[in-house]
Amino acid sequence: MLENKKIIVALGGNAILSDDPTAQAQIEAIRNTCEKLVQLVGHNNQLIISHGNGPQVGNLLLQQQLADSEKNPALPLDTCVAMTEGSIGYWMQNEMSSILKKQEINKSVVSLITRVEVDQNDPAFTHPTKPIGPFLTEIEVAEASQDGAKYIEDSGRGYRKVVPSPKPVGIVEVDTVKQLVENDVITISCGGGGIPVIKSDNGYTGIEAVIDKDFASKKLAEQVEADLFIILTAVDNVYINFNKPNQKKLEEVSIDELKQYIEEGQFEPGSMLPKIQAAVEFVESSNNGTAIITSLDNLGNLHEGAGTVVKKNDSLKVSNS
Ligand SMILES: Nc1ncnc2c1ncn2[C@@H]1O[C@H](COP(=O)(O)OP(=O)(O)O)[C@@H](O)[C@H]1O
Ligand SMILES: NC(=O)OP(=O)(O)O
Repeated sequence: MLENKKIIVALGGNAILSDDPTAQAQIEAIRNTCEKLVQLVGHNNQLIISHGNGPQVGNLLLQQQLADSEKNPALPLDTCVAMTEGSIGYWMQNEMSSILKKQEINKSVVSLITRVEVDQNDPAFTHPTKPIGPFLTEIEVAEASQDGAKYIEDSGRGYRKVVPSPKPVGIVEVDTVKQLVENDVITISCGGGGIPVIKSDNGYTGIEAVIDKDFASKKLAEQVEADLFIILTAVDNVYINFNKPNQKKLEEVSIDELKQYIEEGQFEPGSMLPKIQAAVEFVESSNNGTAIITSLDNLGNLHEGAGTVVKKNDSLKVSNS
């Protein structure tokens, strides 16, 4: 059982949506996720939840393009990120608070529109890499790319629009997140990677990009000094030689071992690589923190060592000896 831990859980796409993009289906997926996440509540744990928004923000951009551009002009990407952070956070807040009530757990839950500072000179602004929105066929891409956007083939699943994805420099609302968790409030923060902003004379200004939620969650985990950073995705474990006959499941793994696998090109840049990099960077920068990459269904088995558990090199040696 996990206890006395400050935990950040980053939720992947499968935890917040299915093939059906309706609001109702997304709410159902979130309800199912919250029913599992509630296992982490209590036992003196402090819980922070973050989530992705790649499919949702891409769909919202498409809706913007369909509107009359004069009477109802499209909103910029940073605002679309804020809108999806708001809508997903609202659904999650609603579902989580009903579950807490049903289980007679007296805790509040809040979703915080979180701004995340980025560097306007980040090379990502001239090299878009973050896939968003629906998967398209080659013919659909030929029509869609007339808008000047860039599309890439995404891990054999079809083509997707890509947008700039700068690295997070800092979480603007970090002090508020700390106050909330210290007051035992379950806090949803950095949804959709947070809203990308740059420092300006009067504070911050939005900039068009989508921050990777694994990197934003890692930055938040570092800044709140989390004990445990859990990245939930569709697989129970990370594999090397993934989907090949000689694939091997990674269970307890050191950061040095993972760095070696990164160098060998074992992880896909558009899917598993950012999770591995976020996990390695968090564990490396923290005093005693652990990162776990696993599935939602495995949450109840974490105390038995389920998932891919990333630790510092020396703490592995101690536990293995
Ligand atoms: N080496 C690997 N080990 C395990 N899964 C991998 C690996 N490489 C790619 N994947 C795939 O990457 C997926 C996670 O990436 P993605 O779906 O983009 O993340 P998210 O869950 O945050 O939406 C996994 O569900 C799996 O299908
Ligand atoms: N913002 C973000 O990283 O979203 P996805 O996890 O859905 O790609």
